[in-house]
Amino acid sequence: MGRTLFEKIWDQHIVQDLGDGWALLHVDRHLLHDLSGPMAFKAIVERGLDVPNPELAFATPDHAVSSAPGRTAATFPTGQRFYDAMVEQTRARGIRLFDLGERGQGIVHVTGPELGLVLPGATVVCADSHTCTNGGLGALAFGVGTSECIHALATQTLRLRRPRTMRVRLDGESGKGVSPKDIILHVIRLLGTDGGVEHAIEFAGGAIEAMTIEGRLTICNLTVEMGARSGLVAPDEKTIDFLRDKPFAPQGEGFELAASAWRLLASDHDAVFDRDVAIDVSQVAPTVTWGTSPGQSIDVDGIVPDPAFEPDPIRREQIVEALGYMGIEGGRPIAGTQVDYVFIGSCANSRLPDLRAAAEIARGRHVATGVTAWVVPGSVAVKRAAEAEGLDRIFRDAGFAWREPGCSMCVAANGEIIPPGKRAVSTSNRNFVGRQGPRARTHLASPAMAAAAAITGIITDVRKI
Ligand SMILES: CC(C)[C@@](O)(CC(=O)O)C(=O)O
Ligand code: SF4
Repeated sequence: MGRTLFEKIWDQHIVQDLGDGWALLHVDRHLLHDLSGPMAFKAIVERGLDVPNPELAFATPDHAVSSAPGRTAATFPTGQRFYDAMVEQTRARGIRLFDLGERGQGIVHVTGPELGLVLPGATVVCADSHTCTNGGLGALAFGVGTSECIHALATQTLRLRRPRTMRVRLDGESGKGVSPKDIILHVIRLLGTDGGVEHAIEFAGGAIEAMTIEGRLTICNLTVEMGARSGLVAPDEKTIDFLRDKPFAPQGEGFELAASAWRLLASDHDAVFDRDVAIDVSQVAPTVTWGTSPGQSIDVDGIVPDPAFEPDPIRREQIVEALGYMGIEGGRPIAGTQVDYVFIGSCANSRLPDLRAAAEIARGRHVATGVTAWVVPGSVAVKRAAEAEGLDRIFRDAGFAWREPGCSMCVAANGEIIPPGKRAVSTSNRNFVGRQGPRARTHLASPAMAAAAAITGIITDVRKI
């Protein structure tokens, strides 16, 4: 019987089979950021451990740094100690740090792919649950905890239990105004936030093949929001073209050699997945969350669930609780809900195509009175490319703030919060209680939908703006 793409990459990386589904796997790339990296380094120092392969580790500050124009590490004083620890430890260990202001700095799951650090068939880890993003390039990428991060730094291996395999085939043509973010939110609504637990998910099908690499990265970014640790897309010519000019990808002859190996990375036609799901993306509409979980979403022209019509008492209670926190009523349209903030950013949606989609809506219009709208590019490279084509000018003229790369309001680890009780449309990936600040109310949506909300001041169907 054939093997899936996941099984091929997993098998290629087994250093030691530990039995009962457990194995010691080689870690090809270790990405580090300023929140989780310093914790691991502290333990490495305290335990007197070495880092034998610093050349396979790469670091960047992203969570605890301000996104204010002209920012330095000191702009957000609380974050300074994370930054200092990262600078000190990466220097001491000979680990490449992409520092503030230099190309290569940004949200770790944006910079990894754009630097060519993440390659098809590679294993990639980071102490961050959104490491699954990197699977969009055909890597086997997964988030790890601090102890696993320490293990990977000290041994370049990880002890992992082999997950089951799942394929989500996305076929059909996306409709007007529908982006990869709408598609993945739709998938999570259909399969549930536990739909991928203990599975590695391969996304395949015509809609994936038609998607940009950035779109595939968005799809894989939210794999963890359906309970899976890894999402991946088989590499194709788009993947190869995306990687061709990247600084840390193989160069020249070596690139063509690597590309010929990458072309072989695909699930066998007779491979059998533990679970195989097909979804028609032509049924997907521009989507927005109404509740406090990425799975609580509806079509933007849909009606917020009314708990009175929910037969299951547990689900009914969940709906009541979510509506209470979000301050909205069940049984009413989500469109037209008043918005206070709009955040366009995060490792889900802050790459150049995302900013282009938002700028398309913002062009020649203006942010509604009373709305605060931010655009936070995912990396220095994205920011510079966006500025080279004048996207920053479009946003500034429309009244959006144009900021410096980082996680920013996604999780507000740098103090950039949505104030208590205020309502935000956000292009990030989590709308949990308090995610963007105490009592902040988050509606997840695509960049175009977020821009439409900024312009109208209400949750708006981007197909009608
Ligand atoms: C580290 C944390 C803030 C994180 O970036 C990733 C995580 O959950 O590990 C997030 O988005 O929640
Ligand atoms: S952008 Fe948001 S989701 Fe992504 S790593 Fe940063 S905090 Fe986590």
